[in-house]
Amino acid sequence: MNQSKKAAGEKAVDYIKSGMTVGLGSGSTVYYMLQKLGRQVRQGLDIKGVSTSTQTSAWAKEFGIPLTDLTDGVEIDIAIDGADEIDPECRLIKGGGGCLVREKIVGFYAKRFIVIAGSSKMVDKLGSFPLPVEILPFGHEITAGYIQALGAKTSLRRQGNGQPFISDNGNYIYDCDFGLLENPHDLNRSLHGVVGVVETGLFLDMAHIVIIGEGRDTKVMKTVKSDHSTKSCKR
Ligand SMILES: O=C(CO)[C@H](O)[C@H](O)COP(=O)(O)O
Repeated sequence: MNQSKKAAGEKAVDYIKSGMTVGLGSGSTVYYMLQKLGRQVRQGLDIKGVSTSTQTSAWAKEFGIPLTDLTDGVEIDIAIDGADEIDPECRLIKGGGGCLVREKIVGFYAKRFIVIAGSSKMVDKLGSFPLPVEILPFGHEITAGYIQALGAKTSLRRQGNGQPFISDNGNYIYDCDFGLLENPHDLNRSLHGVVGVVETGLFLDMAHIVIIGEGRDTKVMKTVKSDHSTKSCKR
C-alpha cells in the first residue's frame, strides 16, 4: 500500500457531492479514490461516474459505483485523476498507464479537474518522465520519425510479451524522451502538428486543484483562476 497515494486519493472524495457526474481517472492513486467513493455510494451518495479506462470501469463495478457514457448532454461536474509528473504551475505529464486520450477528454470537459498524487510526482521541470504520445498504428514508424525530428528519443511501448501495447482506443503509445521541457506549450503544439499523433500526455492549464499526499497528510494546491486559462498554482 502506498500511503501518500492513498491519502491524496481519499482526500479528493471530499469534493464529490450527491447529484454530481464524476470523471474517474486511471491509475493506482485513483484506485484509492474509487475504493472510498464506493463506500460512500453504499452509504447513499448518489453520483454517476464517467470512466477513462477499462481498468477503472472494472474497479468501479467492483466497488458498486454506477457508470454513465460520455454522450451528448452529459456534463462532468468534477474529474479526478492521477499524474506522472506535476510542475510548480500545475502542468502535468500523464499517460504512464496508457489512458491519456480519454483522461484528457474527461479532464478537459470537466467543470473542475482535480489531480491526485504522492509527493514524489512533484518536479521543478517536466520531462524526466518520458512523454507518452498516442499514435495511430497506420504508418506509426513514420510518425515516430517526425517526433524524433522534434528532438525526442522515441520508444514504442510494449507489453510483457513483446507485442506493442494497444490503448483502449486501439492505438500505439510512444514514450518520447525530450529531456527537461523548456517550453511544454510549444512542444505540445508541435506534436499536434504531426499527422498520426492522436494526443499527447501534456496536460497544460487543465488542473484546478492538485492534492499531494505526504505520508498520511495532504497538501492542496489551487490554481489562481478556476477555469481552463489557469497558469499558476497557489499552495
Ligand atoms: O496517467 C495515468 C494513466 O494513463 C495515471 O494517472 C498516471 O500514470 C499516474 O498513475 P499512478 O496513480 O498509478 O501513479
